[in-house]
Amino acid sequence: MKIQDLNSTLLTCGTLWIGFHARSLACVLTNTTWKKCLDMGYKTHRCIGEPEIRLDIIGLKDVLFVAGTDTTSSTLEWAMAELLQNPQVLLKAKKELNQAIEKGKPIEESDINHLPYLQAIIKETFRMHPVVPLLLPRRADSDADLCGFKVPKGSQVLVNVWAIGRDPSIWENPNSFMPERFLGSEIDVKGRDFGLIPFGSGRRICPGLPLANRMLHLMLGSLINSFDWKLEDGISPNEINMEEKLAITVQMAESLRAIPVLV
Ligand code: HEM
Repeated sequence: MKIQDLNSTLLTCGTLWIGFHARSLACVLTNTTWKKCLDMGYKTHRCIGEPEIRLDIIGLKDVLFVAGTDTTSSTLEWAMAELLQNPQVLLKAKKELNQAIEKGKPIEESDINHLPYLQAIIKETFRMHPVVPLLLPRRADSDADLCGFKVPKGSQVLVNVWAIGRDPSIWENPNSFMPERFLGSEIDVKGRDFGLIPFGSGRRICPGLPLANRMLHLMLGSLINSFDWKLEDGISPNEINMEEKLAITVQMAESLRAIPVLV
């Protein structure tokens, strides 16, 4: 089974939910609110026999769809690939889940706080596989000095989050998948710790962060707790192809294939 297919189904459900909400938001705007939107420069489009469709809000829904699907599904796929490549980490995660939750049961949001090792696995996945590796481009609004480099006003600035995650001056053994490094650590992905900013930071930080972070814990935790996982016949963990390909996000060059076995 391709993990990507499973992810896409789960994520499509989540994102359609957002889509419906954007659509109903468009329908429930009162005339006064709507007039304010027009005053602020928003556009409208009226089709005969249909209610007004607020193009900007529908556009917003499309942005959420594009920004919210590949990012989350690719991160989940990287996490599963790392777990299958590091069976001792998968076993430890399973043990934690078995102790906190009944075996075979999907996990719930309230369980996440009791699963520090699962949280550490997600952080470690973000460190090694930030799926938006250069964040969104910025433009310097004034001349600046960055660690001795002159950045002239108007330059486009890219932040290489991928390189930060693999920087040996920040992380010990940066190329090893070691969730333990986050146990007992206060580092999180909310944009305060510049060594780990897979969602960006500052004013333009990803608005989907709380949703994506929760979904990843729920999906990965449920996949681990509900199934035993094995690779196809003849493939050993160190043969998983971990090469990257850059599409909208950084994805696995070759989709991960794994076999779920009901526990
Ligand atoms: C693992 C999942 C995700 C990752 C790693 C991720 C990462 C990012 C990053 C790095 C940015 C640019 C931030 C910056 O440059 O400072 C961004 C922007 C954005 N993300 Fe996400 N994202 C994820 C999931 C989502 C989800 C689920 C949604 C919505 C449902 C979403 C909606 C957006 C939007 C609308 C922007 C543009 C914000 C702006 O331009 O101000 N993202 N995301």
